[in-house]
Amino acid sequence: MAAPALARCMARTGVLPLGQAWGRAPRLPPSPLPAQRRAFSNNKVLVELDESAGVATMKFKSPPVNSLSLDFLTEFCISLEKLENDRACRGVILTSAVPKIFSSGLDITEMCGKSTEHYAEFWRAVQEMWLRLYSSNMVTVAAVNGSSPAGGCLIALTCDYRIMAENPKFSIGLNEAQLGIVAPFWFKDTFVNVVGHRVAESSLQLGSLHSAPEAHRIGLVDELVPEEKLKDRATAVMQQWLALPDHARQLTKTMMRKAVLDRLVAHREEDVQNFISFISKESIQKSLRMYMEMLKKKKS
Ligand SMILES: CCCCCCCCC/C=C/C(=O)SCCNC(=O)CCNC(=O)[C@H](O)C(C)(C)COP(=O)(O)OP(=O)(O)OC[C@H]1O[C@@H](n2cnc3c(N)ncnc32)[C@H](O)[C@@H]1OP(=O)(O)O
Repeated sequence: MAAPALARCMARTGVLPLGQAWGRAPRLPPSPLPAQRRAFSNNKVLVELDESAGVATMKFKSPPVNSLSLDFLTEFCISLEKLENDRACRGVILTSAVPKIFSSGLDITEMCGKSTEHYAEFWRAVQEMWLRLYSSNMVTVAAVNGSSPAGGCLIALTCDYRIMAENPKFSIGLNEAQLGIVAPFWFKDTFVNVVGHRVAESSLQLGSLHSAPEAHRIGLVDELVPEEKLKDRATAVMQQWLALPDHARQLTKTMMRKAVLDRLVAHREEDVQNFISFISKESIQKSLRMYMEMLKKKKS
């Protein structure tokens, strides 16, 4: 589906057509043409595609903190869809163009004082982002070059491989409990698939944000590298993953992730309704407002 039609569909329903995420043709190695770079950009996501390598870099550029607003999520899904349908692209590196922040997670203002319709549209966009990324046929590498709480951590967890800048000031984790909210089951499933049940259980209950070294120790990220080497290392890892035949890697990925993906697909509307009734509670709204105030006070 072309990007404008896709955008219209998302604007109307808040959802990308599901068929788009499943049963794609296997991607082929790029043709041996001269090296070519292409870039496309919308307001919040910049994409550069190196056709000779078959690798795109997707940079989040939504200052101050790359929060995952409805606009960001829509642009993210459209960009990913474009790459998914581009036979010249076999892998994507996700990183941030905002210094010190990978992503601050879901935009809290989208979950405060809005209508039921807005919550439904927002939550469908969050689901869509995860469904598309977790089921992507491309190799996905997160180059985590800054802090990455909650939804930001989810993006990294959803990739095939995570490399983080070894800056002890950067933290990552599913800290929802600290906000007085709960990570939904598919955030939890994705986390468990990366770090195992025991680590996920305590980390989720405590809403822990792990420093980069600790995140590496518990397996939340696969590697730490000095910040200036992050890009090169992500490129090297990508080459290593792309050296394998696509079909074998893709089928293996599907086998590993299918049960978790199917669970959300089967309960998608129920999950939207759960989100709406949870987030609409006055006590939850109060917790979120207090958290936002705390963020502002921290500044002054
Ligand atoms: C049953 C179950 C059903 C389901 C139940 C519901 C499930 C919901 C799941 C939720 C998932 C989430 O991702 S919830 C989101 C969790 N995210 C977080 O906790 C991150 C909070 N932010 C931070 O910790 C920090 O901002 C951090 C990212 C480290 C950057 O620190 P800095 O000092 O560089 O910047 P700050 O000064 O703090 O922030 C700059 C500005 O950005 C704003 N800002 C920061 N993070 C923001 C955010 N996520 N959304 C909106 N705005 C944000 C701040 O308020 C400031 O606004 P101004 O003062 O106006 O400039």
